[in-house]
Amino acid sequence: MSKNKKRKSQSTSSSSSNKKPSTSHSLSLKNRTSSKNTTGSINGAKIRSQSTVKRLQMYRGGKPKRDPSGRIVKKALYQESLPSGTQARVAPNRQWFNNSRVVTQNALQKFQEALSKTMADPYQVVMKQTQLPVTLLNEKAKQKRVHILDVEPFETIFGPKAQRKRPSNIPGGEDIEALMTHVEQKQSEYDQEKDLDLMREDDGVKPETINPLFKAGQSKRIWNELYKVIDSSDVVIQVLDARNPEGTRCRQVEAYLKKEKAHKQLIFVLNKCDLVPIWVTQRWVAILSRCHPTLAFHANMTKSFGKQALIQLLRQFSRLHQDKKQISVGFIGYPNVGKSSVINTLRSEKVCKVAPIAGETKVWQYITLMKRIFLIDCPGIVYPADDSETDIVLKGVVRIENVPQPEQYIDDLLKRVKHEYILKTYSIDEFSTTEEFLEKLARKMGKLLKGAEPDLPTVAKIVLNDFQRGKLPHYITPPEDPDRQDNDETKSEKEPMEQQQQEEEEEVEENKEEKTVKSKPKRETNKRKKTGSNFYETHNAKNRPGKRQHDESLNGAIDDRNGGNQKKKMKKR
Ligand SMILES: Nc1nc2c(ncn2[C@@H]2O[C@H](COP(=O)(O)OP(=O)(O)OP(=O)(O)O)[C@@H](O)[C@H]2O)c(=O)[nH]1
Repeated sequence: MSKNKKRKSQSTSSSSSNKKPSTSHSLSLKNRTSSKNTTGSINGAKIRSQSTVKRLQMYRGGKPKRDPSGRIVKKALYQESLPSGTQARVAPNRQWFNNSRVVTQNALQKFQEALSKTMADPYQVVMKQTQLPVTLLNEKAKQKRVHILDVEPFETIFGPKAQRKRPSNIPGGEDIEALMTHVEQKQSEYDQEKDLDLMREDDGVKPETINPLFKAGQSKRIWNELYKVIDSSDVVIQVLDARNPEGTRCRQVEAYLKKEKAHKQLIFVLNKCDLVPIWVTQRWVAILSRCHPTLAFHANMTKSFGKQALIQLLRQFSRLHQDKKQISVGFIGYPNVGKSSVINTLRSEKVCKVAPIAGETKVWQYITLMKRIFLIDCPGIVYPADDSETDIVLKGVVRIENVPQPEQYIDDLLKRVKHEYILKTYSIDEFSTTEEFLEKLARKMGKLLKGAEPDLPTVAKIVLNDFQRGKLPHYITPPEDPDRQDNDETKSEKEPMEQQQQEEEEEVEENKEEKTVKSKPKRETNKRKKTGSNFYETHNAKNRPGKRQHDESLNGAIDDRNGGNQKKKMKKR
């Protein structure tokens, strides 16, 4: 006999000799302790508790036995325990609702109002939108359309038994005759010409094809770059040209951000404010601040303005997004408004390529400003609008060297710049027509062709470049701001030309003083570094009362509108 067989026979003989009574069957309920925790014992061996046995019995006898016709032959273990006719019912338990909140209708309404107000306010930020029941907000919008038929049947509203009042604002009145006269009148007013542009006979004349040059900043590639920048940014900064903020604004992108990316904050930076009088900047800041936080800025590596305010604002945003490792700030805007220059100014070093011609930035690029703040430069974008070719050229969207027949834009340019500034800038005599102006200038500059003919296209390009680069002072006058009482009080009559001249004079002085600053003991310069103020600010504060006034008044405008409010309002919600 093999060892295994021997062992088997031994075990069977021992089990038959120690055969437990039926009461000690492992699934018998006799002699079981009722409590789950206290385990009983038989002959020193641990035995299952009553509840464990019941559970096991339930597993075993969970299904009834049926005959081939499907009739129950043996009921499932607990099948009989319910009196016939009663249904099994699960008792309701409050704990099922542990994860949901119950609010009253009034509280919900209050919440909806408060949240929609906050979301509409550009100075407030709603954090963690995904964790808020923001969809509840849309309930209101959903209910704007009256779902009459959801509430009442068709017959009571429109049928012969309708109980509702008829609308009284039917054009022409309620009776059919009045309605007919109304229709006839409308028909006579109808202007067929209006619809002709939709279907026109081919007369052989085709509309002029637009020179692709004037579609700069509108290509699919550039828009793809823009969307990449928007998608990766937490804060979007739209850089505007202080000379023409409305013209360099991209309202479509703003609307897109508001609708699709409401959780991203949008800020305006009014750049090149050194090229316009102070009151113009102040007024634009006040006007634009109503839509979004607006900062005045002058991008310059050595003599910047608004740098500290912008850095401070970005710091506030980074504090708002504490949960993120870092925040990204995207710079968008028209070509040539100075996006790259603003980034360079913030970094105080040349990290982005800057050029006085449009379209210098080709692809987006990441720049580290601080450990937790990244900046993203974006190529200049232009939304297809009704702008004429002249508008496009004068806004600086295209490169002047590629513009065909540049003389044709000079007429409009001369309308936008004060006559005396033209004479002063080019030191030429009085002129009456555009051609005369170009001829005089060509002779003055020595731009002549064969036979001493003036080279008008070259001179026109020079003038256009001067206009774009701010050598010829010009700006769009901001509309009156009804909110501000001090429009005229703060209005500085100084025009940019005078301002420039004064600055030039001051620069000479500044250079003199700079030398003295350099020769000062090292400790003082270090101190300045520590406090974060650059030479421009320190110098202004001490020595340039006029400039200081400029800075303070602007800061005041910004603080009133942005700084103060932002500090108060940008709290975690
Ligand atoms: N006067 C003045 N000029 C500025 C200022 N900021 C930028 N510029 C000039 O504007 C021109 C365009 O600046 P960029 O920084 O290249 O402009 P951009 O928006 O990056 O241009 P794209 O590459 O076309 O997108 C340069 O010649 C800058 O020197 C400013 O605050 N004041």
